[in-house]
Amino acid sequence: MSTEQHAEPHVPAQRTEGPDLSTAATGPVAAPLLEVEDLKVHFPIRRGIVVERVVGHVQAVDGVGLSIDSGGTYGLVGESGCGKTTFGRAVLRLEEPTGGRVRLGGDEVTAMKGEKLRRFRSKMQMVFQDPLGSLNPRHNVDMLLSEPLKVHGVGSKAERRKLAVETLDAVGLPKSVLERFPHEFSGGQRQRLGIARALMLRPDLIVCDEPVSALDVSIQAQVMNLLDELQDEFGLTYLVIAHDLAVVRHLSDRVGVMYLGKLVEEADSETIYEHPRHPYTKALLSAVPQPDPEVEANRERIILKGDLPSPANPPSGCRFRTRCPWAEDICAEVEPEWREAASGHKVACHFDL
Ligand SMILES: Nc1ncnc2c1ncn2[C@@H]1O[C@H](COP(=O)(O)OP(=O)(O)OP(=O)(O)O)[C@@H](O)[C@H]1O
Repeated sequence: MSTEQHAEPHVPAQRTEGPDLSTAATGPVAAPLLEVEDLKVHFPIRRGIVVERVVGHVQAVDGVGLSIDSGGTYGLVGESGCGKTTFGRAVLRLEEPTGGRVRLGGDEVTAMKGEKLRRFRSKMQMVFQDPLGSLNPRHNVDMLLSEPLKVHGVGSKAERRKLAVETLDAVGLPKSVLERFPHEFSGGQRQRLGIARALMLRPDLIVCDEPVSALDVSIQAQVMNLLDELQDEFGLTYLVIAHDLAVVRHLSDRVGVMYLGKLVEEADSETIYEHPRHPYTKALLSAVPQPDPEVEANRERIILKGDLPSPANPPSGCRFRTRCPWAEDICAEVEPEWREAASGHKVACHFDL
């Protein structure tokens, strides 16, 4: 079997029912596909043996707003526990938001219910770190790829199989893998299959949650290139969630940095890496080893004090202030405004650092 090679993708087939599977390569169009306003996800903390009471809330996502242009890629970074996955899941309504609005292509996802939401789900898919890990190991690739179409009542068995073959080709896997089972594949191949499964319904938006973090570095590059190619081929818009800044830099045109449920900085990819303004972003970047030995030798590290505070009881004022090397009194008293510090460059910090 071919290992990590990528074959020429096919143009997807025309469908007669269900979601539109005829997405052509349209290239980036500068209009927002995804618009998120003030999104909140607070998980209740329950206590009590006989009678459960809500004693607090984990503020996993607490007022995040962003938009992603059609055909664009937004990278969301931050350390483990800052709320990235919960944000991605809430955008797709896999998690019920506590507040805020999500629109996809102008349709308000957060207002949808029942059958309308169920049908709309075909437009938004998710790729996970180990996308096959949660699926039935007794299902072969044919079944795994056809399942999303079946759920949405799309196509006959033969049509679903044809689409599965075309999609496999697009992700660089041969038709022969249809009869194989998840455990027979390498990490990179499993991720290609996960991407293929997400592509089966020809979605508009794919949320990629740590898409390459379980893979060897050499395979990471191949999967990132594949994501790039598929974006052009299928006119996809991506939200890429990763703790690894290098992954986000490679894939994204805009980057948001999240800390304890909130965005602290957002800018074009190049700007955020070359001119970070928020102390948290500066600290994250200062921890990345540099390939150039001279630059590496002079790299100044910003060491953050302590651990991530509990999102159930976040610090007053600026949530980052308990770990910030530049914190002053105002930081404990006043929450910093989410302000445009330069054109297209937003930051939540009282200071111009
Ligand atoms: N279902 C849930 N119930 C209660 N708390 C939750 C739930 N899901 C997530 N959390 C909490 O919400 C916070 C954010 O978690 P989340 O998984 O979104 O962060 P993350 O940045 O994606 O981290 P990781 O990369 O480790 O997944 C964490 O404190 C987590 O423990």
